[in-house]
Amino acid sequence: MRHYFRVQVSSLVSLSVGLVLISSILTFVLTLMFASPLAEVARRFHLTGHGDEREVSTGALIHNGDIYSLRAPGALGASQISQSAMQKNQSVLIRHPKKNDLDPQPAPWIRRFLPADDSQKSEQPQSRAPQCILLGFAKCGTSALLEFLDLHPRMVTLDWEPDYFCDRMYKKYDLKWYVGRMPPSLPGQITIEKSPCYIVEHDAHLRIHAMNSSVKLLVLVRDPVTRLISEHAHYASFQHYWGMPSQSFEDRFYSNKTRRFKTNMILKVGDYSPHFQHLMKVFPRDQILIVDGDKLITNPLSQISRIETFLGLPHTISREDIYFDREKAFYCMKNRNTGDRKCMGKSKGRQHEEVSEEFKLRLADFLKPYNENFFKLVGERFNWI
Ligand SMILES: Nc1ncnc2c1ncn2[C@@H]1O[C@H](COP(=O)(O)OS(=O)(=O)O)[C@@H](OP(=O)(O)O)[C@H]1O
Repeated sequence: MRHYFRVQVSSLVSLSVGLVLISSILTFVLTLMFASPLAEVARRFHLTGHGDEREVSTGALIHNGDIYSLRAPGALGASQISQSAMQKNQSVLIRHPKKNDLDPQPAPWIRRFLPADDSQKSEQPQSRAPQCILLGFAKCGTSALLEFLDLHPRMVTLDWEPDYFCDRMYKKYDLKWYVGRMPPSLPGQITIEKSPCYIVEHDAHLRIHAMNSSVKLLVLVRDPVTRLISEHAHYASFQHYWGMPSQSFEDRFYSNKTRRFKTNMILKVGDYSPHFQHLMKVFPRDQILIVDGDKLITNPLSQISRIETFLGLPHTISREDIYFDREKAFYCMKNRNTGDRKCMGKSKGRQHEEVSEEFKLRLADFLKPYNENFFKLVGERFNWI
């Protein structure tokens, strides 16, 4: 009997040793297959160890030399996302890295999670990757908004559109070029650039994400009818410049032949939803602030103050920094120390073509279902006709 028990115990022991051995070998093989190369890259992109799981699950990875933008949702650890994203094919190839690509400066709100490096300690002004980007939409007041934000001592803005993440530039230039174009800033200041092509070129969303998954995004929207009229004025001024015959607003967007609106022409930018739908797949909603372009015209401080809150900055810009210019018929900027005043140039605040109220209302009616869809998608309503 005793001998029988001894045999039973020893076979149980060998069975468990065998099981432990097999499971360790399996774990080792699985780790080698899935986790380790990507987890290594995740470490390089600061995706581990800072305890913010949402950050981790929206990172960018390099695997076998290619850059991937990661869209694995939910709270996952770095090695898990590597596996899960690759298995579910949720990562998206962005492009082969270029020679001078570099890790961008992390945004101030994630710096506390990261080990300090020498560049962050430096008090010298230097070019840094933007921690906030204004993605568009064109003709919604993007230039004026950036000029207003530049009044804030903690914001530094680029005064031209680099379009870096759009096809035209991204294929030519690397990240080092891009970062080098940014205006010098001090640690603690937020660099902001705007390029309206980013919102409508969906690959740009992924490329921005691959640069810095925690970048904060601003998107200006405006009543789509007014936006179209403004875009038409922009277009007409170029037609005039090139000596081309000009087309009226109605002819451009309505076909007298078919007696229908030219749907594609209107919806390309007139329907904001597809662009937000894609953007919100790539970035969490709370990383995106939708700015009201109509209110930016009538009450700029209302929108500036929302942006200050969104960026975690003190509410510094006030009535002392802006004034309503009767001649320009828009709010303009004022230097509170020197008293210098500055309005936007001639191409901002153009004379618009007279469009009949009846046509505007018909266009607004056509756009209504698209607007409703947009309000539902983003969970906000705007006061559009
Ligand atoms: N403060 C202030 N001053 C001047 N203009 C202002 C301002 N705030 C908003 N706007 C509106 O901005 C419109 C131009 O928008 P964008 O700068 O986004 O145009 S662009 O896409 O960069 O070409 C421009 O459109 P137009 O009126 O059609 O010229 C303005 O309506």
